[in-house]
Amino acid sequence: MSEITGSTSRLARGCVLCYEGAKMVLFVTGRCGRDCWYCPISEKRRNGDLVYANDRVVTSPDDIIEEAEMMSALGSSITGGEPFLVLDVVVNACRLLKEHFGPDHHIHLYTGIAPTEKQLLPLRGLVDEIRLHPPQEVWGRILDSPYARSVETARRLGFSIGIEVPSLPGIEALRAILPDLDFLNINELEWSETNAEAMRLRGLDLEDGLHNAVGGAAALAEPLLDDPKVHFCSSGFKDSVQLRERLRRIAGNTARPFDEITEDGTIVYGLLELEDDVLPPVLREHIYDIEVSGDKVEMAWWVLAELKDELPGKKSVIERYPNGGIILEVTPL
Ligand SMILES: C[S@@+](CC[C@H](N)C(=O)[O-])C[C@H]1O[C@@H](n2cnc3c(N)ncnc32)[C@H](O)[C@@H]1O
Ligand code: SF4
Repeated sequence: MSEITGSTSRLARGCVLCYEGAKMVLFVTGRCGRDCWYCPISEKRRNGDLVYANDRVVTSPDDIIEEAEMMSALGSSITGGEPFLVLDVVVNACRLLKEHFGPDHHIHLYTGIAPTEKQLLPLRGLVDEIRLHPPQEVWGRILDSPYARSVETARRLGFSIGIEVPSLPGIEALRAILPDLDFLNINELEWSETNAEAMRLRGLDLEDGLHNAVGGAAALAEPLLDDPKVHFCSSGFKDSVQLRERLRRIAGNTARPFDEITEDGTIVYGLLELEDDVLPPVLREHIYDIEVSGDKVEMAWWVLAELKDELPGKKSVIERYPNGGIILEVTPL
């Protein structure tokens, strides 16, 4: 199955920007009134009230703007938990982003509830696209559910409106509501630390050792893919395209002159750990581009490799996510 299938002409605008890695993910609360057995939210975030912009906790409007600027974001996605539980946080964040980046900064919002007109009105002019996630139990009677009324209300208020759900048994029933939607996005069901137990209980397993995709989940979406409003987003696509493109944007904005940016958007540099904070003569004499912090000296990995025998201390090549992100690999030199 291809990464995103269905006709690209109808691909939601939010998806187009996500494809380019240009969407900042704003996680507004870990609280949620639902308890989906497959919920992938980490223990760390679940039920908490911290706000995250991508992977970073943010505590002020400046933090949010800084994160968006760092990745040259062209849009944001609002998620959680349940964003409607903190509607004021959502309204303030969207207003901030639209005022700072202009009205073209595209914002889509995920929700597990069926929002009413009263709940949707404050988001008018701030959120462009709404993605409803009706519970699996209501898929079979979707047209008689409150979600169908939300679709109608959202459309009347001028939002782009779609449904986004994981690929689970019974998904074919959503065909009934397709004529009323702008799009139906199906996420390949993903395995996470927090839903692993529930997956095992249902006899589900990982598709392969590479991604978090659940075996057999992709095939469930297949019968709906003849409709151009339907798009399938694979787990592999999220890892390989969406994440890589976002990292590349961040790396392009934040890498130091001596950092090498990889194809995957990670950065590679050399780390010298000295026994004291006296800079070795060869580093003082030459005009190498270095960054010194106490007994640690960072430089281009190839400079460190070249000077290896002239330098005291521990030497390694570091690969990590950009902008001080997690370290992926440490290779001793
Ligand atoms: C984690 S939810 C958070 C926002 C909101 N509570 C909701 O459910 O839409 C964001 C998206 O992830 C999808 N999702 C939830 N569990 C998933 C899983 N195990 N695998 C893939 N997608 C999942 C949902 O359908 C939703 O579109
Ligand atoms: S509605 Fe969303 S956040 Fe809430 S439990 Fe379900 S998947 Fe998790």
